[in-house]
Amino acid sequence: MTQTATGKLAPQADPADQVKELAAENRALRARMAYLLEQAERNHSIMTRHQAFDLEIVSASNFPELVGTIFRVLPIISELDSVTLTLVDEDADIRTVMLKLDVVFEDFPGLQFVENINGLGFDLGRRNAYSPTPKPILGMYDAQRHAATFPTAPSGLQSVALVPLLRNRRIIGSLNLGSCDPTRFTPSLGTDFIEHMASIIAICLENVISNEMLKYIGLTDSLTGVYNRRYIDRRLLEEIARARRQQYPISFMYIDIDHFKRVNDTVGHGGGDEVLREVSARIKNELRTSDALARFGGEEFVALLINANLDSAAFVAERIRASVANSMIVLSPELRLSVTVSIGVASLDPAADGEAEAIARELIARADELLYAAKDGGRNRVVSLLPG
Ligand SMILES: Nc1nc2c(ncn2[C@@H]2O[C@H](COP(=O)(O)OP(=O)(O)OP(=O)(O)O)[C@@H](O)[C@H]2O)c(=O)[nH]1
Repeated sequence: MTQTATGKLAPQADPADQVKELAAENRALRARMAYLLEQAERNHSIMTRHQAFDLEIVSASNFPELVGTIFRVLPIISELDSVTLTLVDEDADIRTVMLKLDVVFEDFPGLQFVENINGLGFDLGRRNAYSPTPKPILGMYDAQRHAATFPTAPSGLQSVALVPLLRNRRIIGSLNLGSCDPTRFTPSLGTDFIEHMASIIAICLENVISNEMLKYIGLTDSLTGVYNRRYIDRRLLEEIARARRQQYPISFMYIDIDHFKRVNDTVGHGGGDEVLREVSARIKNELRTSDALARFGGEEFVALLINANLDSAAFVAERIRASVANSMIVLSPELRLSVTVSIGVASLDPAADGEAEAIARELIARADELLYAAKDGGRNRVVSLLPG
């Protein structure tokens, strides 16, 4: 018998029961321990996978590589059924630049753009520089509200998290996570981890987007928006190598606006610039998206035509000549003028051997020579073969 707090004597516990009780307690403790160990191991493995993911996205060198890594890796390491990205792209600058840099948006169906932050699905109200930064929204999947955000989701999505992508308090988009597990994203869940992940993704996105913008600026002509000489010089070498490997022809055109000095003298330098923009747009209109157009400086343009032999390139050149000559360029309701171009066209024989640099130089020189033949022949014409 043992004495209780009230002074009464309690019946002594059977030692066999005590052993049983202790054994049960022990088993419960072991099970709890095993569970905690399993959780710790799981968390460690998640941390390790996320660290590897962070390293991979930090070292992505361009936009497609970064976005591709996010869509490929994040669903696996975070065990998610859908991951999409929405980016704010007010004047379509990001899309324009990426298209110019040959990004194929069809490769990323989970990537979307909105015109402004109100299209992101956060309840933002009227915002100013001091407004608090929005928090992630976690909750049940609602087809009416979320279907557009998760265009690639499998059926059966149950819970979602829309996580704002922030850079210096500016909202640049949202990272959208979806799961078929209804308990995965509930409003009461802590959001530190996903906010941290989104902040790394936001930094990486801003970095690659600025790099791509710089790349674009370095490769394009600011007056007309077409490529510049640096781009064509590089692209020509790549295309010569590919054309020889895959045995298809490529052609090169030199296009020069006739008597452009007179145009400037008549309509001023500003009017001349407008004419350069209009002529470049008309040339571009006649080319395929796989071709490349560049301004080589002044009133000279060049075009690189992929998989086009001399005859088909001369045919395209004739279309370009006609599209410039056949309708006047309208600078204002009172001011319109006729402009013509002369074009020299040369082709690369895929069987040609020798160094790509030497072949490129020869191709450019030959097109230039043919252009001068077109000028000599009276301008407003295409020359693809030297007379005689
Ligand atoms: N508006 C404008 N003019 C430019 C630009 N770059 C060069 N030019 C002008 O382009 C003209 C080129 O003249 P030229 O090379 O003599 O040739 P052209 O008058 O076109 O005569 P042909 O080529 O022989 O038909 C010059 O007057 C340059 O000042 C530019 O960026 N904007």
